[in-house]
Amino acid sequence: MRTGFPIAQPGQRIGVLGGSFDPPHPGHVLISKVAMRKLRLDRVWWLVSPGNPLKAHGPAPLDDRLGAARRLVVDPRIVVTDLEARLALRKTADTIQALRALYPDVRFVWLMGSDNLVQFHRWDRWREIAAQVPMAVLARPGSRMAARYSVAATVLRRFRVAEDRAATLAGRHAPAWTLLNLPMSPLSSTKLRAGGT
Ligand SMILES: Nc1ncnc2c1ncn2[C@@H]1O[C@H](COP(=O)(O)OP(=O)(O)OP(=O)(O)O)[C@@H](O)[C@H]1O
Ligand SMILES: O=C(O)c1ccc[n+]([C@@H]2O[C@H](COP(=O)([O-])O)[C@@H](O)[C@H]2O)c1
Repeated sequence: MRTGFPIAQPGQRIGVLGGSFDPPHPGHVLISKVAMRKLRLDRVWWLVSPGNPLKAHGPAPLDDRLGAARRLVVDPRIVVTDLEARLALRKTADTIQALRALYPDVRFVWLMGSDNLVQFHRWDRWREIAAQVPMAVLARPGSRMAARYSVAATVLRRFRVAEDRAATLAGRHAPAWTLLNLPMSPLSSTKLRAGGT
């Protein structure tokens, strides 16, 4: 494996949480831990994005966000990586394709908050993403119901896996996705940037 890329063992089940992490917060840690438990994952990789392709304003410098994420994370199963910057990729469809090529023996699951499922149909090649990797959507205040009735949820309805079968998700062929309920965290980077909690 190239320098700077996370190490993975063959057969590992790894959740991938892409985000701006501007700044990272305990809500990110909470959903990572819930995903590991409910999906029976070995690791969660935080892909600290060079910049969300849909957001007009760039985030804080990547090194600041990586540093903050590494300081926040205590659980050794959560791995913070700048893999997208190293590969010069921003679009999730490209990232997933690259991950599958780099780690052919790993079972990846794409993780995202329910706010992201609501606008998932606006992502570049979103159907291709759903066809490449199982996905788990974590409930977030204000978007849980909207996610359930979103365009992507409707189009992908027949591939939905019931939450009580979530432990099987990583072993399934895509498309396959599930909605995970959890004690929801109201934390958001937007609020933190505005000086809130
Ligand atoms: N409190 C939370 N509950 C559930 N999912 C969350 C929460 N916070 C972040 N996420 C999810 O984590 C991923 C990365 O989040 P991101 O770095 O964008 O933080 P954010 O708090 O959503 O930031 P912003 O407010 O700037 O959009 C996204 O899929 C997002 O939906
Ligand atoms: O590929 C896309 O078109 C796309 C559009 C919007 C968001 N994403 C990804 O979604 C993840 C969450 O983004 P953010 O900014 O909400 O933290 C992050 O990995 C982004 O690269 C990807």
